[in-house]
Amino acid sequence: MSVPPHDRPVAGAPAVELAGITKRFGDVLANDGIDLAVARGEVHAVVGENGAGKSTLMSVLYGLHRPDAGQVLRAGVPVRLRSPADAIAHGLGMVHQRLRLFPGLSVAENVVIGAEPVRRGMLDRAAADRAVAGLSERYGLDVDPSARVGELPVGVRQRVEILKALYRRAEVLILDEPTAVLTPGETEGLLRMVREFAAEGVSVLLVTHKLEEVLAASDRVTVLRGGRVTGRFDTAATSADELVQAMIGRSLGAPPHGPRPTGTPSGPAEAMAYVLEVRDLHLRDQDGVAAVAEVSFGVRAGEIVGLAGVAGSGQRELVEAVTGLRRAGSGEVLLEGRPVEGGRERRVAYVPADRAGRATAPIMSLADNLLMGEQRGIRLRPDRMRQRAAALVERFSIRASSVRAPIAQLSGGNAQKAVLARELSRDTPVLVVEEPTQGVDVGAQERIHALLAEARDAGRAVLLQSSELSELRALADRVLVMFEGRVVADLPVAEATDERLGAAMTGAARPEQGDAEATG
Ligand SMILES: Nc1ncnc2c1ncn2[C@@H]1O[C@H](COP(=O)(O)OP(=O)(O)OP(=O)(O)O)[C@@H](O)[C@H]1O
Repeated sequence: MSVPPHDRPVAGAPAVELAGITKRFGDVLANDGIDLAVARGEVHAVVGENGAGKSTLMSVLYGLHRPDAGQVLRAGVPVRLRSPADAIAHGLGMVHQRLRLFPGLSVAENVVIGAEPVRRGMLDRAAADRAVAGLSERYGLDVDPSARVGELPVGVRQRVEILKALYRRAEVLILDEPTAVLTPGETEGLLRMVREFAAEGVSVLLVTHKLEEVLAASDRVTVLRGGRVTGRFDTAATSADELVQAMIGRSLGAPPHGPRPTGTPSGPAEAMAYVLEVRDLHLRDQDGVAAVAEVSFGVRAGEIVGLAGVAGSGQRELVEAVTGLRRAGSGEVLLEGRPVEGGRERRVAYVPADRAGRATAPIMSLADNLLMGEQRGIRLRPDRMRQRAAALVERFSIRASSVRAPIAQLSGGNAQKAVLARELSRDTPVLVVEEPTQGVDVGAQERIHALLAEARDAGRAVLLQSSELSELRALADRVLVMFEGRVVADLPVAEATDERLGAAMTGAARPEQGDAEATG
């Protein structure tokens, strides 16, 4: 892939510079005269609350959006980016949150696709393998070129995407919320790699909501708010609190919630029956492989039970059985003593991890999405429905140009808040939530945690799946850990340390019961 001829690089200029970028969507000013420069070998974090304009800015840089004003400079030279192909030709690479790989192809095939080494008119597999192995070695990525992508854990797949960019000689790497889908161990590995890229002269733009990652891995930080830059910091000289101030205009309060000090349901709840009860559940996946085996537990009213485990340990299938999306192979799921109904169980409010796919109707308006399911039975008057939608928008601080705008136009975090608003306001005995704060800003995280605690205090039984151990510790009364389809630990929150959870998640700790809570 040859770089088109352009003016000569300017010595000492930033590797990449966004100058005065303005981008408007209808009435929304998503980027308002943003300046941002990244030096060679610098890790530059971009943070800001949901809807601040981060994705828009990165899309401009990657040729996905044309700015209304402003320009992009590479090594001091203005470049025209009309498409990702232009961006790649100018040494830019982007790893999206949703990975775009072919599961049936090998790592090497995925990496070279569209830019294959050719020998006698055919893909030169050996050369592809060599190139991938070389890059993998150079940047410490540890990926087997011949492995089939579909069989790799998500953390390794993400490295394949990074390899793809590096293979196309990316000198500037844009990582859009790269750790959202990773386990704590994978996150640590990724951040180490990011530092490695910088040491090799690659510039990295890191978009994230996780300030501890910003502090651990970046050199500088740009904060966006309402489409404008509200802060520029040297990471070494700033703090999480200072960043939060610039992001949301205030500090985070002391947690208004938290688990009960003992970590167990208080008082009479102890004697109360389970609202949600799973008895000796066995489930098989599409290929007939056991996905869940011998799982038994219960959740009482006024209790949050956390569900931990590395991705693919059976949590998703278990949640599907509880929400009625999947039929039990054997065993039982009981809601207030009666079996769960198939289809979509009405006694369970459900916030799925896959928001776009499962939780929203993208072309419908924000209002329709907020009220989806409520129209059932009584016919609400349109003005009342609009009022109700507006009240939810207010209560959950959802940023949108209008409740009539299609939900697909909302930023990722705001769409997530909309799903939470809808499900939390349903009056069901059981609430099942997957990854509630994935992709949401720190202010909204605080709010969502308070709302989940409120749901618990109102007497709902809450099952909370999260890959953030700190989130489970902040909210859950007990944490169940799944490994290879089984519950291998059931710990009161006071005993759920990183070490014990980590050991259980990787299968290092064999079945273990804290306060023997399992039923059946
Ligand atoms: N295609 C679009 N059409 C209309 N409005 C859009 C479009 N894309 C983004 N917006 C709006 O532009 C603003 C900035 O959105 P953007 O996705 O850049 O925010 P963000 O900082 O990446 O947020 P998040 O952290 O939630 O992902 C938001 O108000 C959003 O609703």
